[in-house]
Amino acid sequence: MRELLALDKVTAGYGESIVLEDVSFKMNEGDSLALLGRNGVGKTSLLVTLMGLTHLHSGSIRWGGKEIARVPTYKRSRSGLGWVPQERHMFPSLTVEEHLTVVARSGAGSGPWNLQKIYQIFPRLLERRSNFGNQLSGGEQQMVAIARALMTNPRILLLDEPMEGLAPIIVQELVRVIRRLVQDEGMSVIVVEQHARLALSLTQRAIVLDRGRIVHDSDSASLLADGDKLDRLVAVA
Ligand SMILES: Nc1ncnc2c1ncn2[C@@H]1O[C@H](COP(=O)(O)OP(=O)(O)OP(=O)(O)O)[C@@H](O)[C@H]1O
Repeated sequence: MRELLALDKVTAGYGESIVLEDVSFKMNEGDSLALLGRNGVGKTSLLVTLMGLTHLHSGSIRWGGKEIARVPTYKRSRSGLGWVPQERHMFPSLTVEEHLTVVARSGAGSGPWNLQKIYQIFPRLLERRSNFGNQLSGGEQQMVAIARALMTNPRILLLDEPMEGLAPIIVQELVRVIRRLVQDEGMSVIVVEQHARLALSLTQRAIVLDRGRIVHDSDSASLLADGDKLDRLVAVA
């Protein structure tokens, strides 16, 4: 298995403040990782750090075998880091299809994802292809956000709380899509989730953060099986 991402003793934050400390982990191509922890422990900051939008105080981030600590965000994105931020960034005056086609590129980022494949996996977006950004439900917006990242043919998807604020039925639909991406398409993903059990059921491996440090790292199935431990770590109901 080829190494995709390797963090070594990453300490990062905003300006002088430090929100991630001594964070180290590795992922291979096709790995799926749940990033868990209570509110404010640094999960989003870790994704943001991968995108180069925090101050990296020390440590290294190797991506596809190359150090990217000093590589600007747009180049990281172009090199296959497919970030789906918590805010979905819809454009009210663009249709669903325009949201998808404006990011499609030839050359860099070429790969299996095109409109046809997106509509296969998200039939609801095919139905909504002519609707504008402001005519979509929260769940549909989240689907557009994920689909838009896929259209760049990323080597990894960084999903920041994809289920947040969505109705249970839409959550089920998204879970089905993410599971298909991970299991059938072999897509590498990091998923930040408050719904810890859901995230564990979607991934092979789990990391739990507490106050910016990794306090647990195991396969997802064993953490899912140890409910007491999981509750202690993430304080879920
Ligand atoms: N832009 C920013 N500038 C300064 N501090 C920030 C910024 N964004 C986040 N922080 C701080 O960094 C710490 C980690 O926040 P982060 O959002 O990464 O946590 P999280 O685990 O993703 O939490 P949540 O689940 O609430 O999103 C918090 O103390 C937060 O206040």
